[in-house]
Amino acid sequence: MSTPFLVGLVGARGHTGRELMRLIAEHPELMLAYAVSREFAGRSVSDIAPEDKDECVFEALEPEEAARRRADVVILAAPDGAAAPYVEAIEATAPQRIIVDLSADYRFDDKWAYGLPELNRAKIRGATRIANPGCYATAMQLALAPLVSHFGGAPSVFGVSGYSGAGTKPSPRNDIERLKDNLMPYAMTGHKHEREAARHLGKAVNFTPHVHPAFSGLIVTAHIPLTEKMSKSDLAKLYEEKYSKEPLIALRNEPPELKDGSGRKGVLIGGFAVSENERHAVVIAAEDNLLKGAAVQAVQNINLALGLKEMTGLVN
Ligand SMILES: NC(=O)C1=CN([C@@H]2O[C@H](COP(=O)(O)OP(=O)(O)OC[C@H]3O[C@@H](n4cnc5c(N)ncnc54)[C@H](OP(=O)(O)O)[C@@H]3O)[C@@H](O)[C@H]2O)C=CC1
Ligand SMILES: CC(=O)N[C@@H](CCC(=O)OP(=O)(O)O)C(=O)O
Repeated sequence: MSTPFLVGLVGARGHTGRELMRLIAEHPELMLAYAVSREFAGRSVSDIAPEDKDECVFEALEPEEAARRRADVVILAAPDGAAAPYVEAIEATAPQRIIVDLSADYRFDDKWAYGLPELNRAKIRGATRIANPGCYATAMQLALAPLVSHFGGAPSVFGVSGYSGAGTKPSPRNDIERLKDNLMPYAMTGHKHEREAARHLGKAVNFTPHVHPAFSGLIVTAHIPLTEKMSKSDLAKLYEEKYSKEPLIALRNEPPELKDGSGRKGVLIGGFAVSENERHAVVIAAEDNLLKGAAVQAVQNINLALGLKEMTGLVN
């Protein structure tokens, strides 16, 4: 048994932190070094994550304290706007330490590797600064990437996510009473994932998210105007060519449903359709916002950064 790589986790109490602790416990080469939570400080991690074998206790570590702790990797799973003090403390104390940030804070910073392995693998390999993509942005880019050179205009993407996407801090988007038998549109234009996907695809995208009463699961339906006619079989062939060797991307003809994404480690892409005049395509992608939309993708990125096989700890 090789010496495990030590992983520090900030934001361990949250929805993505919970999934990350589960994946770290299952990973043969990773060991949880510390779990930061101000609210749960003093409680055993195993109270929340019974699979934790590393006998960690939640700690309210300030950035400087966290940076002084031994770790090969630090995962930041705190809300947008919270990462910088931890990044600065690690830069000052142990700059070679790998940081994977799950927030949107560094996704527009070219000094950080954008952590979408299926589209950016070479840049993630050996990186020490990795910005993990957003959940909708992951599904949107994987649904659109094979067609990007055929865009006859900005695609329109309709997204739906379970309410865990809104985090644990109470908000209308995770108010289960308000969401009961409901579907809530928000950020009609200019959502951060619309900007994120446009930046990394290099093409404009129109996106409107909605939140759904399910806890997790995410689906995007993309409408793409085409520069030239394309048959349904040619459309499906583009996805087969791009993704057939990707272990975390499954393809199918029938349209994925939101439930197909919930609990899935990867992304299911399908429902390939073209309009009667063959100048307009529709593609659907389903994932779990907490898994491929966050924690699974973070582990893929950690594996690549550490020089491990990308699917280490992810194949059950
Ligand atoms: N939920 C999802 O589907 C996805 C979320 N993300 C992103 O991942 C990050 C975490 O999301 P999620 O797990 O849902 O969030 P949660 O709100 O569930 O958890 C975030 C945790 O961070 C801690 N925290 C809050 N503020 C700070 C701070 N200033 N410094 C350190 N820790 C802090 C809190 O724990 P405590 O107060 O106990 O310290 C809290 O539990 C966010 O940036 C989110 O945007 C990305 C992809 C998908
Ligand atoms: C339902 C819901 O609120 N979802 C969140 C997306 C979660 C996420 O991926 O956030 P980051 O991009 O900040 O990492 C949102 O739309 O803001």
